[in-house]
Amino acid sequence: MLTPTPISADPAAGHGPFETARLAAAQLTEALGRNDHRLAVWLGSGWQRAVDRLGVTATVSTADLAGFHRSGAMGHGSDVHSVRIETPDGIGVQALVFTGRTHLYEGLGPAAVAHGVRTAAAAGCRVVVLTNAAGCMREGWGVGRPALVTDQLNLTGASPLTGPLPPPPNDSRHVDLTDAYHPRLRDLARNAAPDLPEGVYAGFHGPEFETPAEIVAARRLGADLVGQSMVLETIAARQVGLEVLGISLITNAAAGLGGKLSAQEVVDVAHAAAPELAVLLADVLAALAAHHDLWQDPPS
Ligand SMILES: O=P(O)(O)O[C@@H]1C[C@H](O)[C@@H](CO)O1
Ligand SMILES: Nc1nc2[nH]cnc2c(=O)[nH]1
Repeated sequence: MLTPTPISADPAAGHGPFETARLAAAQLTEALGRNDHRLAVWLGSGWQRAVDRLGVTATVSTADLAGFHRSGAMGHGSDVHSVRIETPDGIGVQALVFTGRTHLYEGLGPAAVAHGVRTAAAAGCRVVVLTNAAGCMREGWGVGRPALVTDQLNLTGASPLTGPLPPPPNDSRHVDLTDAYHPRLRDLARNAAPDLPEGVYAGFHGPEFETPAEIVAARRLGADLVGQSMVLETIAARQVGLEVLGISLITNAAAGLGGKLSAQEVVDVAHAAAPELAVLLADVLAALAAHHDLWQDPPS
């Protein structure tokens, strides 16, 4: 099997990751027929039915967009929906909902993992909501329950900031990750769903699940949740100034704390939680959309 060419070294495209993102953004806005998307959402493994309560106005396949790759992950799709989030004042916010993502374990490189977020930023988005399926190390948080992410541990050994600098004004590699998961977005999400637990997400490279010893170590490092996505997307989002809200669906007790792990079980638990996830996502997006400060142009 041919090893996929990492996106940042794709001579055929002749572009760096940020140029490829700008090209994909132009293709995306043309295909969806509008350029007013200000919020982007990624659906994690098995989350696809979470769009059921959203007003989808158009859909395009990422296969038609520069730099995207058909998701190689179970429980992931390859579509991008354009969704209208209504607000009480009637102004509303237009959102992009990506039904799948590229994972680091697919071997396409960290820039490929960050490509979707960079494309959303190039399309004009200001806020990104990253959802995923995760294991849990906390007693009593309950399988099948969502949790808000307060911070992350990047245990992948990789960074999306490796490689070429982005164009100004975000041309810094040394990105501050304090409040990477912005407290005001969590406050808004909590208003919409007050009883969600909150915790630290540890991102592993994957695709294998962790050993029990790795889970003990991650717990000692302060992790409450464990998965194999999100952390590189969040770093890339912060580099280009996007605010990030992270939501994990707890699909299993982390390795060693429950039974054997399986990707099918992860997807099955997410599918069973679809009605609750659809309500949660609709309520959280409505709460974000109604918060005008998020969508105003920064003072010149
Ligand atoms: O995109 P997420 O983090 O939800 O997907 C995780 C990683 C694997 O694709 C799968 C493991 O079961 O879930
Ligand atoms: N790495 C990892 N990914 C997951 N996705 C869903 N659950 C898990 C888990 O326990 N570990």
